[in-house]
Amino acid sequence: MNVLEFLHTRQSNPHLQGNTPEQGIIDNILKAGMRVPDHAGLTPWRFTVVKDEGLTKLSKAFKSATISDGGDEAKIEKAAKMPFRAPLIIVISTKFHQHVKVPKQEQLIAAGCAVHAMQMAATCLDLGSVWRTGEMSYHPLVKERLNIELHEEIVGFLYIGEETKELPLKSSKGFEEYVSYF
Ligand SMILES: Cc1cc2nc3c(=O)[nH]c(=O)nc-3n(C[C@H](O)[C@H](O)[C@H](O)COP(=O)(O)O)c2cc1C
Repeated sequence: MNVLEFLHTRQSNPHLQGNTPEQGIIDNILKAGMRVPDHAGLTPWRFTVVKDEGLTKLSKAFKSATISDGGDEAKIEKAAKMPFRAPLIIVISTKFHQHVKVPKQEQLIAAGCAVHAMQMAATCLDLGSVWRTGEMSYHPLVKERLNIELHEEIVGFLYIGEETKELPLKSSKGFEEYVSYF
C-alpha cells in the first residue's frame, strides 16, 4: 500500500489485546510522535508510556478519580477496567511554553498531531489503535498520578495492541460539502 492509499483508508480499531509490544516497536511509535510539525521547535508535548504494572496503576487512578466524583459502583468498576482494553497506552499531554509567536492553541494542536502520527505509526507496525479521551483525561487526580501538572492538558490516551477483530473498511466521507474555494 502506498502512503496516499494508507492515508485514504486509515481507521481506528478499539478491539485490542495481545502481548505488550516490544520496546523496539514502542520506540518506533514514539519516534513518529516526535516528528510532527512544531512551531519554533518547542516540543510542547510529553509522552507517558503505560504498560504492564502501569496499566494497574492507571486503573487505580481511574478508580480513585471516579470515587472522588461520587460515581456509583457500576461507574467505578467500568472506569477501573478501562486501561485493560489494550496492552499498551501512550498518554499524550501538553508541555506548554511561553512564546511570543506560538500561542497555547498551536502547542495543543502540535501535541494532537503527535497522537495522530503515533497512531499511524502503530498501523504501519501492524498494530491496531484508538485515540480516546473522556472524563478521565480532564481529571486532576488522574493528571496528578501521571505526574502531569494540573495546568497541562491530556490530549489523548492512545490505546495500542494487536487487533482482536478485523473491522470492515469504512467508506470515506466525501470532502465536497466541507470545502470551498476562495
Ligand atoms: C481528541 C479525540 C478524542 C477522542 N476520544 C474518544 C473517546 O474517548 N472514545 C471514543 O470511543 N472515541 C474517541 N475518539 C474517536 C476515535 O478515536 C475514532 O477516531 C472514532 O471512533 C472514529 O473512528 P476512525 O478513527 O476509525 O474514523 C476521539 C478522537 C479524538 C480526535
